[in-house]
Order: sequence, then structure tokens, then C-alpha cells
Amino acid sequence: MAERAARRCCLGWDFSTQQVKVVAVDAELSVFYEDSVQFDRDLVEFGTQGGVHVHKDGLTVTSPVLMWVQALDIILEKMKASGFDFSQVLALSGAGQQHGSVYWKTGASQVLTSLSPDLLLHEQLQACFSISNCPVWMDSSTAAQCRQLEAAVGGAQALSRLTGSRAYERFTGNQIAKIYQQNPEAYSHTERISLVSSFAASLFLGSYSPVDYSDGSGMNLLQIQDKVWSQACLGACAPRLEEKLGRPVPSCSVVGPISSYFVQRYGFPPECKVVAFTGDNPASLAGMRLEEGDIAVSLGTSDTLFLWLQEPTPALEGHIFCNPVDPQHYMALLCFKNGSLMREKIRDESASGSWSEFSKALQSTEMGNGGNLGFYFDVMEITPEIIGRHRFSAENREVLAFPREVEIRALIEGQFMAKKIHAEALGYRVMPKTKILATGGASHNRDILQVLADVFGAPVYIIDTANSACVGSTYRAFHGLAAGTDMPFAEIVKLAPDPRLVATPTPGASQVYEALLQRYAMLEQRILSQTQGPPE
Ligand SMILES: Nc1ncnc2c1ncn2[C@@H]1O[C@H](COP(=O)(O)OP(=O)(O)O)[C@@H](O)[C@H]1O
Ligand SMILES: O=C(CO)[C@@H](O)[C@H](O)COP(=O)(O)O
Repeated sequence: MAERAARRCCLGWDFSTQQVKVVAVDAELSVFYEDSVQFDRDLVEFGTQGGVHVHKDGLTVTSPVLMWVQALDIILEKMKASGFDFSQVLALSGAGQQHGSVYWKTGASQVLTSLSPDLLLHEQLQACFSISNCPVWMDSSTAAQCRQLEAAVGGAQALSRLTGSRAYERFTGNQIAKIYQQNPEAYSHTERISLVSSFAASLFLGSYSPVDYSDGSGMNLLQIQDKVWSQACLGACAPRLEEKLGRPVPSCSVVGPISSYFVQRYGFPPECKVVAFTGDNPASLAGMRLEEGDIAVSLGTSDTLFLWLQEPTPALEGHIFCNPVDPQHYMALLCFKNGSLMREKIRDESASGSWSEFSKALQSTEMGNGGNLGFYFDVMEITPEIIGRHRFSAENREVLAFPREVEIRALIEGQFMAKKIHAEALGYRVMPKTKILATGGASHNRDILQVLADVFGAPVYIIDTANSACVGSTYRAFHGLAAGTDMPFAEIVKLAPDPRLVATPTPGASQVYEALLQRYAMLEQRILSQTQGPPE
């Protein structure tokens, strides 16, 4: 017990699409506690699938805000029941699925600052939200608002130069514009708008937490070079928006001490610091300790690919965000919507719902899949904008179905070829020293990671946990503790365990995929030209 009491630590949270997760990391940067609450499994009363509700239009996707609050209650109660010693927590930080937004009703701030430690959070926050179902990153219902925003600032390229991205339907500014246009009453009763990340931080803080620069870059509202809200973008989205958003802050800011609610109910020390929460992808960049030239591939609900950038290079595809650990630098991100949920569908259809059957299919098929290629986009993809399943034989003939094993390999090879092609379009090149750092739920699967190594022609590494967003949040919390000392992030994380090599390219892979990548890119263009209408 004495040893346990001496284990000073930081907590890292992740409010992601399908679950809330937490890890505790001690001063030697060892992870010694991990836990999670899964929305579909542990909060069945909310009736989500994959953590969300897809509405009848097939475009609107939301999650109940009170489900997120209750998930936090459950996980904290589990930690308490397991004897977790909250008195040793020096600081905490966290991450949230990006772009999603939370609407606090007028008067909610009063409730947040006077929470009773005798009750759970969700019992006290029931009436605090003007919108109970929050738009999340999977939403693609704001095409009209995107066109309005681009028109207001001089086009897609101009918006990208300003905010790091052209208008994207899931980006928060466009989501806010839709809420203002369709539900002006709820908008006018909203005193504060948070991202999922700053909403979660607000719960710990007992007051509204500011949005950090890095997650704030996913809104189409922040000028990523000047780090201030763009007046032109705010004006194009909704009135009085600046006061509802508050001022954005550097990602490593300490936003305050923990609220007395957590001190009294769980025994956190009153001086425990809350470091600004950020997006799950920026937090993963911190957790994987990305170095220049490396590439991170997150295989969570979404698949994402990200890089560290010295200078911003905004384009019409992909996103540039402020860097979460170095305020002078940036990160590039590509997001693919058809990630784990698409893999689960093909697993259920072609591998009897079993990951081990799925792996066997990858092992029993050859690199290059006999020339068979597939595109699997059951929901409208972000990169590129294609929907539907498209399968091609070695002769580039579209076919309706593949044998089961071929289907599985076509899915995984196709997903990774798309990532390589679109990363190269952003200017990224695999170099001899390139490491691929993999994370997210599917990074548990070595056969999937082998295909990743083969398609990219580079070794794949993992860190000890697939929860890199949580681990990165603890590192950011330690960094926050050193605030004011100018200690660089790299210095803070130098004790962290090195990533582990898990897959190297199979000999001959580069010859196989060189030709296949060219065909994939050509067929992607063919599908795009067939599915998109004539240019406006
Ligand atoms: N062995 C496995 N092989 C492939 N995918 C897996 C495996 N184990 C878990 N997953 C996938 O991981 C996904 C969850 O990933 P995770 O990173 O935890 O999601 P998020 O953070 O977005 O909630 C699940 O939807 C599941 O499909
Ligand atoms: O939209 C994006 C990034 O732009 C997504 O990556 C979300 O941040 C969701 O993350 P996961 O729950 O899939 O990790």
C-alpha cells in the first residue's frame, strides 16, 4: 500500500467515438492503470451503434452529450472501487474525437461551478445543454454551409490558406452554422460552445475550458498562423460566435486547478492541474513522440495518417493543424471515414465475425492479391469523396464480388494504398529512415500491420498501448506541470519506452505494390469521374 501511495502520476483521458478511456502514467512514464467504458456495451440505454446515432437522412450523425457525461461517472466510480489513489494525481489532460461540438445552455456555468459531491455528474448536468444530441465528426450534412463559408472568404483555397483546410462538412464552424440556421432558438439559448475535448476539460475544471489551438484548427474558424479566430469565418457561420467560443489557448496551457467536486468526491489533491485537452489525433502525435520523417497511422473508428510539419502547407486535400506540443510548428492530417467499422463489416461478412479468421485470410493470400483491387466505402469517404464498393479484376474490369479471402485482402491493401497515394499527394515521401508508427484498435492485429509495412515499404512500430491518445495526454500533462520552465516536450518524454518494431516489408513487396499503386490511383480517378457530376 505504501508503494502504491508513493506512485505519483498523471492521468490521460480520451473521449473518442466508441468509448471513454483513461490511463495513469507514473513519473518514470510507465503506464500502470488503463480502463475504458464502451458506449454501445456499457450504456445500452442510449441505443448507439459504434457510439453514434445515424439519422434517417443518412448524413446527420450525432451522439448524446449526457452519454459522454455518464461514461465519465462510470469510469471514475470504477477507478474508485478498484482502490485507485486519486490523491497522487499531479495533473491530468485529455483528448476528444475531433470536430464534434457541445452546446451549453444559458445558466450551465452556474451549475458547473456549484456541483454537489454527493451526486454523480450526469444527475446534475441533465438540464445544462441546449442541444442534447451533438454533431460528431461522422456527420456530413453541412454541404450548403460549407459552400457558404468558402464563398464568404474567397473560395476553397483562400479558406485553406487561412484555416488549414478547405470547408469540410464535419468541421465545427459549418456544424455551428447549420444549428444556427435550423434551430436559431437553441443557438440563442447557448452560452458556450465547446469541442468534445474542451467540453471534457470543462467537466474536470468545473468551469468552461478554452479550446486549444491544435483541436481548434479542426473548425474552419481559426487562423492557424496567427492563432486567433478569423472574423470573416465567424461572421459567415453565426452571430455572436466569438463570445460563445471564448479565446483559444496554446495546447500546453494549464487551464486551472481541478474542480472541488473531484477533490471532495474522489480525493484528488486540490492543486491537481488540468492541462488543456486537445483532439485525439494531436494527442496521439504526442503519445507516439513523432519525429520528422516519421508517419503515424491511427487505425481507430476513423483511420488517420499524420505527420509533423515545420511549416504549414495548406492544400485542397487534407488538413493542417497547429502542432499540439510545439507552438512554432504544425501537423498534417488525412482522415478516412471508412476505417474500423468498414473492416468490422467485411470481417462479419467474410470471416464469420472473427478477427482470427480475418487474419488467416490475410496470411493465406499473396501480396498484390493476384491483381484484384477493391474500394470499400459504405459511408461517403472523406479522402477521396467516393461512396460504395467497387471491385476490379487484374484486367481492370469491374466485378460484383470476390471470394472471401480475396475480399479481405482487397479491403486492407486498398485502405493502405489509398493512404500512401494521398500522403504522397501532400508531398510526403518514404525515406530510408522512415518509421511508420501505428496505433488505434486495429494496431492489435499483426497481419493488418504486415500489409501496412508491405504497401508503404517501411517498418511498422507500435508503442506499448494502442491508446496513444491517452498516453499522449499524460505526457502533455507532465509537460504542463513544467510550464514556465521552457522545458521542451522532447525533454519531458525522453524516459518513455521506445516504440517496438512489429513488421518489416516482405522482400519483393516494393515491386508488387509499385505497379498496384499506380493502378489503384488510376481506378480511383475513374470512379471519381464516373460518380461526380460535371463541374459546376
Ligand atoms: N484484433 C483486431 N483486428 C482489427 N481491428 C480490431 C482488433 N481489435 C479491435 N479492433 C478495432 O478497433 C476499433 C476500436 O479502435 P479504437 O482506437 O479503440 O477506437 P476509438 O478510439 O475511435 O473509439 C474497433 O471498432 C475494432 O474494429
Ligand atoms: O475526424 C477526425 C479527424 O479529422 C477523426 O479522426 C476523429 O478525431 C475521430 O477519431 P477516432 O474516434 O476515430 O479516433
